[in-house]
Amino acid sequence: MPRLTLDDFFRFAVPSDPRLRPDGGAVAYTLTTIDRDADENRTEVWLAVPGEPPRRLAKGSAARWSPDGGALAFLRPVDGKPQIHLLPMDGGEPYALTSATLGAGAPQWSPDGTRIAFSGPAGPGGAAPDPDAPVVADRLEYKADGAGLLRGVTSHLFVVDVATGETARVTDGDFHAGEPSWAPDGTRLAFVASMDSDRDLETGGAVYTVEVGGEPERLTEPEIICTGAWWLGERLVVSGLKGSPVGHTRLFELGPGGLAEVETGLDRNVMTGHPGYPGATPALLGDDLLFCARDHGCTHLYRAPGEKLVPEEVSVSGASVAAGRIAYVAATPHSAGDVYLIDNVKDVTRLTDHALDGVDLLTPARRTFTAPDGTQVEGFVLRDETADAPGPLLLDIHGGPHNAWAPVLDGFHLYHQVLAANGWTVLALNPRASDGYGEDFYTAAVGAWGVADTQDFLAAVDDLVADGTADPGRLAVTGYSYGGYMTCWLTSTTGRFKAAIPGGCVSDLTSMSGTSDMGYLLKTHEHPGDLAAQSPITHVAEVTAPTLLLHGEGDDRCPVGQSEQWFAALRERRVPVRLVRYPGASHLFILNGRPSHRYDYNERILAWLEQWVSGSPT
Ligand SMILES: CSCC[C@H](NC=O)C(=O)N[C@@H](Cc1ccccc1)C(=O)O
Repeated sequence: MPRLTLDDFFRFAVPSDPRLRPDGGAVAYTLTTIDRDADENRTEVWLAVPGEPPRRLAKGSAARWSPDGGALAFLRPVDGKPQIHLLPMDGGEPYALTSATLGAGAPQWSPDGTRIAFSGPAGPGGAAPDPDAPVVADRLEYKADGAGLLRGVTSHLFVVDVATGETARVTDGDFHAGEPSWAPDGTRLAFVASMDSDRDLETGGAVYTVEVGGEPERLTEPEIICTGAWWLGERLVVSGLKGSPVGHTRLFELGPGGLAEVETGLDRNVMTGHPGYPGATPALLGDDLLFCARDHGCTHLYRAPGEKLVPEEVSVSGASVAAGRIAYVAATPHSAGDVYLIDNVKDVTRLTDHALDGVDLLTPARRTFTAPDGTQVEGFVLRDETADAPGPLLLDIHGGPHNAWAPVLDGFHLYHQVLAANGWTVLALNPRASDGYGEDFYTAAVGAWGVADTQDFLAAVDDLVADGTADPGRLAVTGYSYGGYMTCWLTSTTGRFKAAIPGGCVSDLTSMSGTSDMGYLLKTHEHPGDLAAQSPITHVAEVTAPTLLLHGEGDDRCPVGQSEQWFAALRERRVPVRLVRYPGASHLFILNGRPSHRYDYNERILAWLEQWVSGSPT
């Protein structure tokens, strides 16, 4: 069987957001594929029934079952804006229920199935903002990566009547309301918001409830920074952080005495699921709480306290519970995602087969390395084990810095498999600050970016050179976001890398702190140290590695100026450098941007490595 090639990029089909029908007999999910001709990502709602081949139901995403299982509500764009549609399951065509000016968010059925709540964008005075009007900012939160300049648009709650399509606005005001969750009696909605006038300078999110036609009532105190709230039966479960915004997300339950932490039995970060960060919203199985947490790179499904339900190497990216069954989506070393069903807590059945066919994939090997200070760090080594001589090595550095590599396939880093099939070794290391190794490890580089973790990368590379895996004359480094920062940092502090590819990088923490949508958080909590000393740009005179900079022009998290600064500094020093700018692309474009941009990103990495590193052994 052939190895994976870059053109397999267009064949990936990745499921997400599984939703069990209330009787537990079928799973609706979103399948994301690529429309190469339109240069678009395509989402469809699919249905998996045990014992039957999965089938496509409709164009759209975010499908949710009505409480009686007779209909699906889902999102489908109309004139470029997502609107809630209904699909009757007894036949019939889907039809639009909402016509929200700026679009709707994921549908949430009321317990009696007569109404659907959603959080959606609301313009000033209910109108769409004028894109040509001056943009006025009084707070730091005037832009957000992906959305761009907010121009006074806030997220608010709405409720639509399923029978009439009549839509009522539930919240209003100068704040953003998060995803709503219905109280079990259908009288009110819980949501997370920060309503403080200084919310851009203080971290905080509190849980509120609101009745249609009423005023929001705050339920939680500032000690916990709330990030999500879900009514699971009569229990109001909350995700949040204790005190600092840099640390593990935990689960709490709201009781008469306020928020009480749920005993997960783990020193692990709870993952509720965000782009680039797998996980699932918490759910109840009987009286037991199910949740996702990261462990040694993998994102697992747990039953509190601490029982891992799927022990293999997986990244769970969605789960739901009904009729005593659990549906989940997981990536594995050989699949970017499939839908699974768990019966009786232990019998696991795979319901779909969306893995690439006809491709022989290499399997990442878990390895542990010891840094000079004795800290153990883990990584995944991808290599064709039939290769015997020391070969070129690519060190790939993840972002966050609190993300983590998992030993599973994804549809973004195709260059890993392509390189390994061509004699390279790819090292995906989880250095200190990575997620999945406890909270002390997670916070071990706070205020010490580069300083704390450089030794981890170099120790791992040294080991791979010492054991004959890597040729010390053919080392290269890449990474995205924080990984781009670290790529610049490593090439400005060591001359060992023969080529460097920082993506969506950070080169100057000082300018970052005033231009990133998370710059203030960076300065106050993630890096409350000497920004200039810890900035790669301060040390740029030491760089010799030919450098390829890849950056989205619409990146508001790590603005493109970060690459521009590095580009100009290398060019004036006559270090070989190329800057590639992706028009309109946000920080997350390598995950969800234009397919042609994502393909190009992979292709250019391979070409740069071929140009500057491949070739004969040293
Ligand atoms: C507490 S750090 C939050 C930043 C955020 N984390 C999740 O991904 C993030 O976007 N990190 C960037 C790097 C960065 C860190 C801090 C401020 C701006 C950017 C990344 O993805 O690496």
